[in-house]
Amino acid sequence: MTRPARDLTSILENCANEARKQIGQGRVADYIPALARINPHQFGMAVCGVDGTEWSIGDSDTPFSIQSISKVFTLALALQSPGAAGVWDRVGREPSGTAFNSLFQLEAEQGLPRNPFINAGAIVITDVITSHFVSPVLQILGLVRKYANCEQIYIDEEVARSEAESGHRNAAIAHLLKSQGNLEASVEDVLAAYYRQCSIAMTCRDVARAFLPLAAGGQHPLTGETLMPALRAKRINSLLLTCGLYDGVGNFAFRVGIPAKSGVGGGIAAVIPGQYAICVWSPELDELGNSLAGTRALEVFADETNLSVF
Ligand SMILES: NC(=O)CC[C@H](N)C(=O)O
Repeated sequence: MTRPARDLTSILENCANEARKQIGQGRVADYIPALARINPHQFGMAVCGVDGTEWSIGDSDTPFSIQSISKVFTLALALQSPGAAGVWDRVGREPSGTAFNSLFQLEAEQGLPRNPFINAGAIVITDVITSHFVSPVLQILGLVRKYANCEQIYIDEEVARSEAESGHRNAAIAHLLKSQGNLEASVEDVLAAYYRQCSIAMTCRDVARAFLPLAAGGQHPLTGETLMPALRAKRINSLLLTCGLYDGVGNFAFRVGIPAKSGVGGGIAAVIPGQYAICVWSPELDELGNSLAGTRALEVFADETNLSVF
C-alpha cells in the first residue's frame, strides 16, 4: 500500500483554522472532575498515511482520555479472543438511535445491545475479554500499544477512579445485562476493566497510528505485522460508519462521510480505507457527546482532500 504521498501541510492548517472557530460553542464532558477541568481551547490533529507518512498540527502530542475510542480496540481484541465465535450472538450491528449510555433499548430488546460502540454493547465486549483472559486490562493495553506501535501508552488511574465513582448508569447497564443473561463475568470485574479501558491516555499521533491497521486492510504499515484479517478490518470500518458516533452518526456521515469513532474526551478517530488514519482532538462536545471542533476539522479534511467513502 503506497497510495497517499501528498503534502497535507496546508490542508491541515485549514482544518485547524476552521476547527478553532468552533471552540467556545460546546461543553467539555463534566461527569468527572478529571475531564471537567481540561483546558477547552486545545485542538490537535494527526494524519497517518498507509505509506508511513505522518502529518500533524496543534496539540497533537498532548495525551487525552480516549474514552469510547477504546471500544474499537476492545472489539478487535474480543474478535481475536477465544470468545470470538459468540460475539455476534451477544451484540448487534445496527445503529442505536439513542444516547451512548441509554438503558431503555436494552430493556426493550431483551439484553441484546444494538452494537458494540454504545456502552451496553461495549460492556458485553469487555465481558468477552474479562471472561477469557486472566489479566483483561493488560491484554487491552497490550493490544493498544501494539496497534499504536508505542510502549508508553498508559492508563490514567485518576480518570479510572472517577469513572468508577460516577459510573451509576454503566453499573445499571451491567446489572441489567447480568439479569438478562448477557454477562458472564461478575459485574464488578467487567466494570473495573471497562473504566480502565476508557481511561487510556493517548495523543492524536498515537491514536492515528493505532488506527492505521484499519486503513491498511489489517496490516500495520509501520511494522509490517498482520494484526487482523482484511475482512475483519472492513467489517469494523463498516461499524464505525454506522455506529461510531452514537445518535450523531447520520449527520456525521452526511457532513464528513468517513468511518469514525468518537469519545467524550473529545477525540475522534477516523479511517479512510486504503489511504489514511486520522485523529482529531478538541475537548468541547456537542449535545450528543461528539467533539465539535473535531467534527469540523474532519469535515474540512474531507472537503479539501475530496476523500471520503462516498
Ligand atoms: N461516549 C463515551 O466516550 C463514553 C465513555 C464513558 N466513560 C462512559 O462510559 O460513559
